[in-house]
Parts: sequence; C-alpha cells; structure tokens
Amino acid sequence: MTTTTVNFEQQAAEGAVYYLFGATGDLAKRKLFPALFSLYKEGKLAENFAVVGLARRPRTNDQFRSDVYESIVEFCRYKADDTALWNKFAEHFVYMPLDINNVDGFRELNQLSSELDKKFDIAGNRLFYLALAPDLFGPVSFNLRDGGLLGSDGWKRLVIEKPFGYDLESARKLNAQLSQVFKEEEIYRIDHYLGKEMVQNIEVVRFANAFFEPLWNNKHIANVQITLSETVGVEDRGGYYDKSGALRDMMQNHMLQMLTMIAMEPPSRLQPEDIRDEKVKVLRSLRPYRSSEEVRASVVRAQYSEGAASTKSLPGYRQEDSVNPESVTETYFGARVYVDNFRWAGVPFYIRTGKRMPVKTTEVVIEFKNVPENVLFGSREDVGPNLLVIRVNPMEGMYIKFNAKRPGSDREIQPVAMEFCQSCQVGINTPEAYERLIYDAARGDSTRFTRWDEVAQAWTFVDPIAKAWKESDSDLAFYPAGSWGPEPMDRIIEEDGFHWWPVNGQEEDNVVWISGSRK
Ligand SMILES: NC(=O)C1=CN([C@@H]2O[C@H](COP(=O)(O)OP(=O)(O)OC[C@H]3O[C@@H](n4cnc5c(N)ncnc54)[C@H](OP(=O)(O)O)[C@@H]3O)[C@@H](O)[C@H]2O)C=CC1
Ligand SMILES: O=C1O[C@H](COP(=O)(O)O)[C@@H](O)[C@H](O)[C@H]1O
Repeated sequence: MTTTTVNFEQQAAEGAVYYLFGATGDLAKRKLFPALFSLYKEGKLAENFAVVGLARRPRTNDQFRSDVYESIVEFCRYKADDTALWNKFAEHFVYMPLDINNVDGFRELNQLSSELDKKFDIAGNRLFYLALAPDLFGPVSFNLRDGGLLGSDGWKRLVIEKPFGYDLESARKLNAQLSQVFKEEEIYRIDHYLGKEMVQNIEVVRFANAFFEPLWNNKHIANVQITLSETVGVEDRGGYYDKSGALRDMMQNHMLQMLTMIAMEPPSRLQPEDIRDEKVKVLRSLRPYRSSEEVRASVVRAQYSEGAASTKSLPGYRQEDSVNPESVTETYFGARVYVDNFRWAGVPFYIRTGKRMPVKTTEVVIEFKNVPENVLFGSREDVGPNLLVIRVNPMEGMYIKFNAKRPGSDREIQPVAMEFCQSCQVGINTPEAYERLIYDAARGDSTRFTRWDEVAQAWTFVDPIAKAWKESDSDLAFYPAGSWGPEPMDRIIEEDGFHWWPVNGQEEDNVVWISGSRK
C-alpha cells in the first residue's frame, strides 16, 4: 500500500473541479452545498475551483445556483452580509444533466471539464463526489474512465457515500469494480462520524492527557457505553432503510468506527495510514459471534411501534411510507461487544442505536473501576464510579464525574461533574462533519475516511449477526416510538452488574455540575 504523507499545515485546498453526482438529492441540499459554502467563506477553497452539479433532472445553471442558494440559506450559517461572497461563490457553479448510464454524456462532461480548467486556472485536479445510490458507484467509475475524465494531468479522487455494500460479498464486488478504475489511495469512503469534532477529539483526549492515557485499559476501565439515539423515524428514506436496518445503516459503520477510535493503540505517527492500521487491528480483535445462540445472548434487535413524543402521536415503523407493512427490519440495534486484545480483554463495550428514541444524542461513556481495595470508602453505597463522558452530537463537549465531600457535611459524598462544553463556546456543529471531510479529501488527507480493509473487517464482524437473524425473527422485539428501546438490552447490561448511564439532558438529580458555560 502506498504511504501518503500529508502536510497538515496546508490551508487552502489545491484548485480542482468538484463533480457532484446526485446534485438534486437530499444529501447535496442538506450537507454538501452548505459545506462547500462554509469552506469558501473560510478561505479553504481558494478561487481556482469549479463545481459541476450532475443528475438526470433538467436544470439550467441559474436554476441550479438558485437551488444551491436556498440550501445554504436554510442549512448554513448564512448572514445578510454574505451576499457579495455568495455572488462570487455562485460563479463557480455549473449544472449538466447526465444519466449515469450514458457514456456519451461523460464525454461531454470531459469537454466541459477542459473548459472549466481553463476558465478557473485549474491544473486538471478532479474530485468526484458520488452522492448516489450505491448500485451506481460501479457504473459511474467505469464511465468516468471510458468518458476520458481520468486523462487530465492533475490528481483524481473518488469520494463515495455509505453504505459500502450490503454484506462482505457485495462490498468485495463493489471494491473490485472501483479498483479497476481507481487506486486505493484515490478512494475516499465517507463515514461522516469521522468528520465530527468530538470523534476526532477522542485521540487528543486519550493521547495528550496524563490523566487518561495510563488508565485507558482493562485494569482501570469497567465498561464502555456508546449510545447513538435519534428522535427521527425513517422519514422519506423508507425504501432504502427497509433493506438496510440499523445494523447496516449505523452499526457496521458509525458505531464500529467510534469504537475503534476509543479502543485503538496509539499510532506511531499521526499520519493517515498509521492511524488506519491501528483502527483495523481493533476490528480484527472484535470477538466474533460464532453461533445464533451467541448472537441472541449478546445482541438485541427491535422495531418501533406506534407511540408518542410530547403530545404528538407517532406511527409505528410498519406504517411508514415505502416500508413493508410486515417488515421485520430493525430500527434499534444493541449489543455487548468484546475487543479481545491485551488492552481490552474482559471489558464489555455496550452499543446501542435506534430511531424514534426520546432524545437525539450521541455519547460515549467510559466507566472506570472503583478505587482498588478502598478500605475507607469502598463499601459505601454513595461512592459511584468515575465517568468520562464524551458528547459527540448535537451537544459537543465532555465531562468527568467524580466523588467529593458534600460541603458542610461530615463525610457525606456527592457526585460532581466537571464539564467542558465545546458547543457552548464555539456553537453547535462547528465545523460541520461534511465540511471537514470535503476539505480533507481536497487536501489528500484520508485519515478520516475508511480504508478497504476496515470496511471488509467491519462486514466480517456484522455478517454473522445478519445471518443469525435470517434464520428466525422470533427475537425481534418492539418498543413504542419515543421510548428508550427494548427491555432485553437492559437485561444484557444488568447481567454484567452495570446499567446504562443517563445521556443528554437526563443526568442524575444528585450530581453537582461545575461548568461556567452550562445552562
Ligand atoms: N440523505 C442523507 O442524510 C444521507 C445520505 N447518504 C448517502 O448518500 C447517497 C445519496 O443519498 P440522498 O441524497 O439521500 O439520495 P436522494 O435519493 O435524495 O438523491 C439521489 C440523487 O441521485 C440522482 N440519480 C439517481 N439516479 C440517477 C441516474 N441514473 N443518473 C444520474 N443521477 C441519478 C438523483 O437525481 P435525479 O433523479 O435528478 O437523477 C438524485 O440527485 C446515498 O448513498 C445515501 O445512502 C449517507 C448518509 C446520510
Ligand atoms: O448515516 C446516517 O446517519 C444519520 C445520523 O447522523 P447524525 O450525524 O445526524 O447523527 C442517520 O439518521 C441515517 O439513518 C444514517 O444513514
């Protein structure tokens, strides 16, 4: 594998043509246009770039620019005095109707690209962003090659959205198709959780703090809890989601990627390949579920039924648009996972993700073991474990929970939480994950993208779960929309003598918070 050394000091990305396949879609509207505008505003795109919007729908350049404008006004930090900037930005945008299956259209696109290179003084650098259904990734790659788009002088990069396959076999096929056209180091597989500020912060918290680094192992950590709860249902993505479910939509990628960031060994250098080497070792160390019984003992799947949030009643999953009324697709996934290596042997990682839960939050809780042989306080019930809680989304920050003496009491103990609230200081979602990832791809920094062996290894872990589920759906549980998910997952964690720590907005009453910037 080629090793790329990245110059992290570089500010503006090198000039390039950005090809946005799927330019009329939801992701482009909600994430990609706003991210590009923010990058431009921050001076990270320089002036020599062009964006070509591509999809089948007919659109003039002006119509397309007006779509982009609406999107950034709705989803970006757009201010009235951004107007002059917008006008300059918009000049870089063009639209070309193109059906992915039409190779002649790609030849025309190549012609347009040469014109854009000349107009904006671009040295042939090309970034192809595929915001498309995954079955189109292969055909686009072939047509990019056959249409002549890979023949220019500069670099070529392919950025692809998830999901990368449906299982290991289909992922392998897809990878084989892409590999016929692009080298591994030219392929940027997006997992937008890796673009989130607090996920990136995990390595800093771990490796830059004498507080934590020596404690980060099975001698001191009792368990790790990762929660990714969403209040939304499947919205208008029922067609996709019903075939995917929480296992493939969230667990195979975002959840496992977060787990690798928590569990990986320190890389020898902070360079893309070194970090990814360590992450893949964690994935290889995951203890596989070897039978359906093992899956059932440690994995829970569930689907939301009718329920309510505040006073609003909510439909069950089977009543959602484009969902099979007898669907057995899981909208909740929970599991107890072990990383069988020297650092983590015996430490359970509890993972849960679900749609239509009471709050939108992503949090990682590291629960430490109690002080060993604590003869003075060990037997007292009011001594709780220390926690490090990393808030990933939508609130960003972290806190530590520890024990202190209640002021004025004899030796009464109270839990205290000391918090660093990043979003209180710099605003929520700053910078947005997609902004960071597009910028990284444009600079050639692949650290926050998933390498093929990571994807393959993640499927290797996930496939036996899907296989066990296929045998029978008798273990599918149900939870009312707006609730915290099914009871069996609580049972698994209680079996080990632990419980879920409250997440976002649901802290225990008796905790004293120390935070200048909170509430
Ligand atoms: N939306 C989201 O929040 C997220 C999406 N993703 C991933 O991003 C990708 C895109 O998702 P999303 O934007 O939601 O999907 P949409 O269905 O909203 O958009 C799909 C886009 O593909 C275009 N398209 C479809 N068929 C063709 C074709 N034959 N030729 C050319 N263009 C075509 C459509 O345009 P037209 O009909 O005009 O051709 C449209 O612009 C998917 O892989 C998804 O899994 C990942 C994470 C989150
Ligand atoms: O990739 C996906 O992620 C979103 C959740 O992302 P977040 O950044 O809002 O936490 C999820 O809703 C979607 O189903 C999934 O495809």
